[in-house]
Amino acid sequence: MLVPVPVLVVAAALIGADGRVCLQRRPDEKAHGGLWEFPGGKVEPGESPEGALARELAEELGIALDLGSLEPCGFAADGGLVILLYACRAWSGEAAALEGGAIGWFAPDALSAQPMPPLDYPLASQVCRLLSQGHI
Ligand SMILES: Nc1nc2c([nH]c(=O)n2[C@@H]2O[C@H](COP(=O)(O)OP(=O)(O)OP(=O)(O)O)[C@@H](O)[C@H]2O)c(=O)[nH]1
Repeated sequence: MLVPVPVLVVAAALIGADGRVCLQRRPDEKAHGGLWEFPGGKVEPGESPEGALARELAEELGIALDLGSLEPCGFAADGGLVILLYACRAWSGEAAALEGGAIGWFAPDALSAQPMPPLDYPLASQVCRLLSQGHI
């Protein structure tokens, strides 16, 4: 059976100097409104995943990622969506919620206590595990 090509989404687990991780709360009026997720968005035609991530984080948070510091961290998928998650410890600028919503910085083991879209729970567990193992 043929199925539609899934939408590709890229997202970042930004890890601050104090070890906390950034989540972004989606504006209420959007799909998944009010839920916390990793900043990022859809890869547009002609973009690389890393290029799309850099664009999204510049637009949403006003920061410039150091692309060399991105670590592939995990993926999650359902029928229509594939999310690639990268860990990142290096960027310039101060992250702020520029497109509505809010951002918060959470201890790794508190990430999955936030209300999230379903695909984000396994991603948050993966971030937590890789951080505890010193891999990211
Ligand atoms: N950035 C991001 N998106 C996620 C995560 N988890 C998850 O289910 N998504 C979903 O993946 C899609 C990301 O697309 P987007 O952020 O570019 O879409 P949007 O609805 O804000 O904007 P749009 O107006 O371009 O459609 C959204 O449906 C979002 O809820 C996540 O951790 N990070």
